[in-house]
Amino acid sequence: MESLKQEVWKANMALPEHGLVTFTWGNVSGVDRESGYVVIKPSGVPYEELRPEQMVVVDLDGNVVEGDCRPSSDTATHVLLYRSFPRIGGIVHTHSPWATSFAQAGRGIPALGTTHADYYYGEVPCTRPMTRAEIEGAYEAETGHVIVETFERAGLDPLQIPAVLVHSHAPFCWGKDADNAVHNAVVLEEVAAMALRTYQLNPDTPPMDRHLLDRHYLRKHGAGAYYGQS
Ligand SMILES: O=C(CO)[C@@H](O)[C@H](O)COP(=O)(O)O
Repeated sequence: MESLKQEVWKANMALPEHGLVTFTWGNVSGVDRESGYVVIKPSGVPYEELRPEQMVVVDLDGNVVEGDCRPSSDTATHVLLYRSFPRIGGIVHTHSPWATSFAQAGRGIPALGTTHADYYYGEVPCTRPMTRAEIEGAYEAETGHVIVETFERAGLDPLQIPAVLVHSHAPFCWGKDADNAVHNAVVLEEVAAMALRTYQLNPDTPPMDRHLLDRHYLRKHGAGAYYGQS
């Protein structure tokens, strides 16, 4: 738990370092699958004051197991995603401006080029608008439900597309651990910015060639991956 707290704290501190959050926006968590415990950022603590020992430990139902601070207000979304996507190890939520613009427009981020294809095996989807009952009910849990519903209905693999745009809200990203989830969140913001600028140049830009998408994605993912040194 102590090493996971350190890892999750470092990942949270990377959010302002990468310009993905302002003030106390956003949060990162990581899960220890062996114990079923999740470490998450405390709610509303400014990043410049955040310390590893303030990380909160919750179980997969969101009950606080250890910690003096209140856990992130998005905890119910994080734990629902960990329950639904058993092979992910870290989750990031931000309000990064370019990706959030797609979420507010109710649009997914299409795969327009190889930068996208290196990390996301196709369009990053946007969820449907939430119903009044969902909004006025267990809102954060319902946010998780609508994310899972989006992937199930489209038959998407959350490991191949480790992000989603929550309609009228902002992105959630994930990965094999908290650090990888932050990496994916940085890339999501980059490709969102590239997509919007591409559409400014050519509003009719089509999604990239499927064969090129396959070729680039498989450079970094799967048994035949050959990117990097290991
Ligand atoms: O989605 C939101 C607010 O809409 C969150 O990003 C909060 O801004 C961060 O809340 P805490 O994790 O600090 O509770």
